[in-house]
Amino acid sequence: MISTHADLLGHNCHPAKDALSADEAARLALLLPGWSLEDGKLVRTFSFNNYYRTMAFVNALAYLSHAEDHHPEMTVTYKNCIVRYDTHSVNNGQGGLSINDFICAAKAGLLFHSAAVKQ
Ligand SMILES: C[C@H](O)[C@H](O)[C@H]1CNC2=NC(N)=NC(=O)C2=N1
Repeated sequence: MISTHADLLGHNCHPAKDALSADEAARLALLLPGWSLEDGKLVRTFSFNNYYRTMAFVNALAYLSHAEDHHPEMTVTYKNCIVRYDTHSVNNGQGGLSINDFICAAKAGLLFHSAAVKQ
């Protein structure tokens, strides 16, 4: 049972077949400040001072995505990176939310907060 943010950070992604119920997704979203459920995806906008810092985050998140084999949609602008997580493989391939989305969202937030220089 995952009940804290630290629990999410302590997990890794595994190939997902099971979608989360709406209630379970809403409960887990409460563990992730800054993230919200929008159109069936877990979404957060990360903001930066300039394009270089935005792109550094994008690259760090790409590294995490490869390591976890779970890949968000990223919309990149000069000072923002909108990150959207969902899982294609659940609901018989129709897509939905899995625990992997919440694990990666927690780790993406940690990447953002680990910057020594303020964004
Ligand atoms: C086998 C491997 O786990 C799958 O192909 C992964 C790769 N990355 C993925 N990323 C996302 N966001 N959803 C997926 O369902 C997904 N599937």
